[in-house]
Amino acid sequence: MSTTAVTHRVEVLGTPGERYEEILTPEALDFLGRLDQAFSTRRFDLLAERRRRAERLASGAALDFSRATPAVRADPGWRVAPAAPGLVDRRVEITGPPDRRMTINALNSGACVWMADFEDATSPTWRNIVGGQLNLLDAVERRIDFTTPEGKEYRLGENLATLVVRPRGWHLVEKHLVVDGRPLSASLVDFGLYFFHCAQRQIDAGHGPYFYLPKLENHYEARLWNDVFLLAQELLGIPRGTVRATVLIETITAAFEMEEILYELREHSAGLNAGRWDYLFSLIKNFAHRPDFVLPDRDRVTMTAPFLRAYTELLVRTCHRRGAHAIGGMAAQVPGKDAAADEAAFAKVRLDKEREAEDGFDGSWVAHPGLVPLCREVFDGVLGEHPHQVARTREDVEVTAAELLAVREAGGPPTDAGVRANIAVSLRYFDAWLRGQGAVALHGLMEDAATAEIARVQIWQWVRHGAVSRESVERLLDEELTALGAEYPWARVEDLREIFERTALARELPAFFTSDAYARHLVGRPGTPS
Ligand SMILES: CC(=O)SCCNC(=O)CCNC(=O)[C@H](O)C(C)(C)COP(=O)(O)OP(=O)(O)OC[C@H]1O[C@@H](n2cnc3c(N)ncnc32)[C@H](O)[C@@H]1OP(=O)(O)O
Ligand SMILES: O=CC(=O)O
Ligand SMILES: [Mg+2]
Repeated sequence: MSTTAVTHRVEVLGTPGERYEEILTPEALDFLGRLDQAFSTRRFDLLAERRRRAERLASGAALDFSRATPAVRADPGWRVAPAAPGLVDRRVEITGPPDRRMTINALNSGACVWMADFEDATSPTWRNIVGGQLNLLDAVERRIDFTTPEGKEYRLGENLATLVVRPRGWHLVEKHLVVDGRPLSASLVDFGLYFFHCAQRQIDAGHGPYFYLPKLENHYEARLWNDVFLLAQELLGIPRGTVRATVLIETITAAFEMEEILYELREHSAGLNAGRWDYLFSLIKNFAHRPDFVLPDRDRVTMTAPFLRAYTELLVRTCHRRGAHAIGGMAAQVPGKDAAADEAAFAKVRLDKEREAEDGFDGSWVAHPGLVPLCREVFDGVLGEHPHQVARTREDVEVTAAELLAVREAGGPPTDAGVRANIAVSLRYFDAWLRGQGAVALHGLMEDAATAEIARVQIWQWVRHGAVSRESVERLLDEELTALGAEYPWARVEDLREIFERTALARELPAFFTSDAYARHLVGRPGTPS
């Protein structure tokens, strides 16, 4: 790594690239420095509290709705801010990394919203992070284009999806931007660079600076985001309350604080999303020591399982009670090149979206442009001319802590095929991620950081509880690594083995594979994509 610039107190350690200076301006770095100065201590404290809570759960503490905040839940009088321009009708939302071609395709896809993802779908190489910000800036300026080596041209059309940006989670750092040698919070970097360059431009274009907030674990983390928004708006002279943020409820602890999270962000809230994949990951991880939380093969855990249904029902109920949108999650199936397989995939996605629309969700996510018409058709069937169904308050729903945690009922031992599939998916995803690709289609399913986390954490849990032996996993690991190396001779097989062993077979279960693999394998090593 070389030092390319020192401004204010933020130092740039990443390799310079074409047009990077348009993003890493002295003023933008100064803005990041101010956010860091104001919030880094609170972030550290909250991360420490995450660790303490995980330890409490691991030693058998119960998880329940908070006894400290009954007034927030009981008070029927508060509502979140009204839906902002471009976020009133959200029946179809497409997600994906802010890669240049995909940025254009997503904005043109016919979806209402595009979630530009620096989190689960992005491998956080320096090039992806700064390049992604450049693509967003060009998109907001409506000057983005792209031509393939074969001459296929991409341009923006007339009707574009509303842009919503998902910064990386609070647990991650950006090693290429440092203050006194300490890396900045990746959340503040992704949020801050986009906000600095695009907030006013989005307002001028009739929208605003909109965000999705990932992996929150409690309402104090929502309060931190709210304070970030307040300061960012103040520093740039943007009216208070212009930001809108949709929080992903994708940790088991956040599921117990949905009301409190909406309350903290009420001035800036655009609702909640059911981030089902990280939710499952979080559930397995937090209760990995409990035999009654052992889940079967990944493909046997569907959203109709009662404990997952309880989570989505509670999410709709909570949002609509507070005048907020409830957005559904990602069905993993993506279309490919096999017509019969596609037909089966479309049927599964349709069932998933129908359940969501009937349950009261106001829209849902798709991972691929080919699924936009299907999702739209399903939600049209329920919403008709109405932009959403927030008025359906679902007062019939009552969910208890026990129902959210009733995983036992989904139980059953893993099969040999399920164990092998998790090992293969983990390795193939790690391989793509190390090459700078944060989402891939494997066997017709979208795999990203969240689904890979499930795959590796299930292996840890199954070994821990004797559902599969460590020796069997090691044998399958050797076989899958050999197969992968034969298919992709360039694969960094020993790095993949190390990531897998450290995150799926270690004595203590690491909280995220991304944090460890980022520092050890993704950045700052010769041969890694910079
Ligand atoms: C758990 C969660 O957090 S879910 C949210 C995070 N995950 C994601 O966002 C994943 C988003 N999806 C993707 O990244 C992609 O769909 C993948 C990687 C799964 C598959 O991508 P590909 O292998 O390129 O699919 P495929 O070859 O079928 O693509 C066909 C076309 O659609 C485009 N496309 C595919 N997915 C997307 C997308 N999500 N956004 C925009 N364009 C897309 C491709 O760029 C390609 O365009 P082209 O014909 O102009 O070249
Ligand atoms: O981010 C979404 C998820 O399902 O995880
Ligand atoms: Mg997620």
